[in-house]
Amino acid sequence: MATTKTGAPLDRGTLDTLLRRRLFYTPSFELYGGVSGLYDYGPPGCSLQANIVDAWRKHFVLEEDMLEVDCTMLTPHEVLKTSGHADKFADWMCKDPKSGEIFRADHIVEEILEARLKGDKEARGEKVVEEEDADKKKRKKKVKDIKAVKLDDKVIQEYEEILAKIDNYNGEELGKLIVDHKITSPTTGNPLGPPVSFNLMFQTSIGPSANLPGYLRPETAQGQFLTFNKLYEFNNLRMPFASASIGKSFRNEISPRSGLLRVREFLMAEIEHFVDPLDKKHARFSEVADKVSLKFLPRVVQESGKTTLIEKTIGEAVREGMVDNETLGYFLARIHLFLKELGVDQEKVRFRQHMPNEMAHYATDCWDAELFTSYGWIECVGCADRSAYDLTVHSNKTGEQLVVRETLEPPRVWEEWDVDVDKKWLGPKFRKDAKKVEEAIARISQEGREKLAAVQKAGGKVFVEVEGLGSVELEKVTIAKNKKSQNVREFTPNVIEPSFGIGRVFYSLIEHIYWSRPGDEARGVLSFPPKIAPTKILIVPLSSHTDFAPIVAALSAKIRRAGISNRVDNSSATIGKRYARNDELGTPFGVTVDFQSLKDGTITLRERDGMKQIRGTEDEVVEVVRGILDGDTTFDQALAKFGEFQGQELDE
Ligand SMILES: Nc1ncnc2c1ncn2[C@@H]1O[C@H](COP(=O)(O)OP(=O)(O)OP(=O)(O)O)[C@@H](O)[C@H]1O
Repeated sequence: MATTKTGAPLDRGTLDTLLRRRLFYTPSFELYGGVSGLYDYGPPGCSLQANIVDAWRKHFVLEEDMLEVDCTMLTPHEVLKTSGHADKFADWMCKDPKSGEIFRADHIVEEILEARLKGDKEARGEKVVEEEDADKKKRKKKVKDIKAVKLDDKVIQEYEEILAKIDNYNGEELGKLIVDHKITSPTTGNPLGPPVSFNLMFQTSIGPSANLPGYLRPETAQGQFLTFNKLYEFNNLRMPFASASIGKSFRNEISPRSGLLRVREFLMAEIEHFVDPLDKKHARFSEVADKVSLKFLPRVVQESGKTTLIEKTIGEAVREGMVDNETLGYFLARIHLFLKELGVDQEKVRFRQHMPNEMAHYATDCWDAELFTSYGWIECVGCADRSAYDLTVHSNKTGEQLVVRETLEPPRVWEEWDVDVDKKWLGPKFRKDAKKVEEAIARISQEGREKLAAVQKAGGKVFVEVEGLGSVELEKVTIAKNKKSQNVREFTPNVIEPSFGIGRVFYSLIEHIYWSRPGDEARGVLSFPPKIAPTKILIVPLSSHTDFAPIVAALSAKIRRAGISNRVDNSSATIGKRYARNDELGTPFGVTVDFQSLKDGTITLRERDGMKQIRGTEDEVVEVVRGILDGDTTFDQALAKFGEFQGQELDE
């Protein structure tokens, strides 16, 4: 069960109401009844999103010297056909043939088995906490399957094992689970049809004629792969390097649900780190190896049907081979540090390794950073080793080499057996089959060539097996061991890809930092770290007297000039109510302008979470806030310096 920092159960209904009331985000096209999976962000939502993106850009693009690109969202069919998305970027859906209602196959299995386990708990008299979920609530009115029925211990174990591996089943296996466990439509109770594959890309056509079919991109990655050569050149032909991109992606999800967590249009921030496949070390790995500990849920643990987390440093995890290589490990650690910087609750983060079936068609290893929310563990960042897959397929399709050429110093030197057949003999002898014979010779291994050389040296005849011709004698052939050297090594880089869904991070973060003041559950607080908070300062004039207006306007401008966002609340509500409103917006600081301000120019600064205040000149207060935003000081240090101010009755 998700709880807040005070230990109280997280009331998702109240939080949802708060987020809508304060216009963090709202369903799109609501006047027309809305469209599932589409949301608009309001002013605080836009600021929060911009601050998360800004932190991401600083943490990754600037800190790691990445090459940022902004590629188009409209993508021609051919590109996504080559990448494999046109054929394989799909989920399994099944249909209630009578009502026509469509379900995502893994979700329906998950939902029903979870409901049965809950029913079992109820039947045993255990307390069951129901999370509020608008989609499920709608269905629940009619759900036929969910009853308080005791289950056999063996069945419970089986259900738990299926749920632990739910992401690992293919369509056929999901179909079998649906039949074996008598899973029917939760709305009508009708049997469901077998799972069929549904491609998640939105199709369109580019230009007025239908000649150029395309899609809205499902990820930003492909644009980055296609600019690889230009970026490699831009980087002065140095490896390894990373590109990065922030932009919208689109997926026609079968059943959008859980608010911002599964939507049809979302902001992604993706990194493609290009690395030598023979050397996946990372130059900065030592900076995190012993300092960053992560909670891992590796594949082996999941295979045993468990969810026990293993905590260790990233250095240990890579040394033991649990995480495949340093570069992947380095990025897992950097993702962890980024989430920490945003204010994500450290007790609610885990890194889960993908099961083999679950991995995307291009990936060789993949770890997800998952955040715990009232919807369960949610994948917010995927970190995959995409190997050389994408560059190879695009290179094969276009004929353009997407490779790195590395000068070898000193050159690589080795010896190799060569088989040289006399072309003047080969051509006339085999005519149209000459090429076949040549290819068969080329396929002879080094070991095979050495054996043939020995046969020839002993005066024997040399033969090669040719498809369709059988054993062919090579009458005119020279077999010799020659010295070789190579000055340039050519290889297709591998790609390590950390991929962030900004909306999922945005929502999960909000759940982690939301709480209500004890004794006043209706009064929500969003404790964003100051750097991430949508607005930094609320300016509250204590009186509506006209003398206050010019001072407040000048103060607001001064704070703005210092690069600190602020809003003035000169409404007639009590000061306590005005602060409460801003607690909901997560504004970390409140500044009051009172009658004393008119006399001596001092103002008060209130910190949102502890509600303590200090008093100082305008410049002093601005400096304190700037110091906190830059990470140079804390509010507690300011309290120690200025002393706590208790002069005002704040009616809180
Ligand atoms: N429908 C969606 N709505 C919001 N964010 C999404 C959605 N699909 C993916 N993301 C985000 O994009 C990131 C990278 O996408 P990726 O392809 O790895 O997701 P995925 O494995 O397909 O996600 P899921 O299994 O939850 O559908 C995810 O970690 C997630 O944060």
